[in-house]
Amino acid sequence: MKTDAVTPADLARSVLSVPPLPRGADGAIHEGETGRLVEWLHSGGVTTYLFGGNANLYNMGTAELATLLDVLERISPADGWMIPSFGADYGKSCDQIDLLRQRAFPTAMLLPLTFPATPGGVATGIRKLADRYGRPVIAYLKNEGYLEPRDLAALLADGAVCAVKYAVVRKNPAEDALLATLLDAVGSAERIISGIGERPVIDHLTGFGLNGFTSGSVCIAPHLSTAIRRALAQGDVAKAASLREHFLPLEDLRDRHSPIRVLHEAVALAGISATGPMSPFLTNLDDPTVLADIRAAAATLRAASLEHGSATTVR
Ligand SMILES: N[C@@H](CC=O)C(=O)O
Repeated sequence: MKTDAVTPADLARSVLSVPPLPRGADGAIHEGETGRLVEWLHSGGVTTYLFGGNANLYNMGTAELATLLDVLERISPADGWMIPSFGADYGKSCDQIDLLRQRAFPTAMLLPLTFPATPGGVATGIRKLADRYGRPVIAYLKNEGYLEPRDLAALLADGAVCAVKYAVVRKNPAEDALLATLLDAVGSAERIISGIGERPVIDHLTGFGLNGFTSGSVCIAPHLSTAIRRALAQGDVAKAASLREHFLPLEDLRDRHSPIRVLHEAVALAGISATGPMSPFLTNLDDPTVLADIRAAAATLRAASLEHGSATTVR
């Protein structure tokens, strides 16, 4: 498991998968099924595993985070980079950082709290948390007005932040004044990653030069998502665009019915890992028509990934 400091090369090495968190019927974290999911991702060339929003860590208490950290340490592949998340509120963040400080993970991501928070307050909070941790954290910019670009630039320059997950959704991701301002303020894209899955990845990586991308649907199709990453690294935008087409039916369902909840069911319905019950404050989707659509889209996507994986070398 990676324990050394985060470099820009780490951000580009693998798609940063953002998996759901499998739980047993009793609601407890299921180590075996979480391990199966990580193994599936690894078989498709994915070595970075960011447990955050899709794992519903917003709603995870500090005691259960300790259990999750134990599980992640045990199931990590030797070449794996496990990234836990913490937060979203400041008080819980302090308690969770105290726990993380005792472990070897090189960083953790602060989940964004949009209310009650001000941009200056978030910047001060991140600085204090990184100081308390003794390590840099990953900042997650999901909404306009959460953090000012100049504050983020200062946090990066001072080593309080080692990477920014940029995830502000735009109708046209090629036009993004905030992202342009952020890049101007930081002066480099090497520590900024695209944080919204496959849909905006071409604009973010080729247009803005971001250094990697996160994805939830990579959990269904790791070989294909890895192939997109490699195509973009080689400048083959046409190939990346054609590979991305495979993801759109499932992404459309995620956008329509909730990205987190659809992904949770898709991983189970595709036979990858039994994700089980979602923890409160979320609930599993239960509309049979929606579940049938998710099953069909996930099965098609998984089959395309396997087919691609058997026809190519994934690394
Ligand atoms: N939210 C995106 C990327 C992960 O953070 C997804 O789930 O695909």
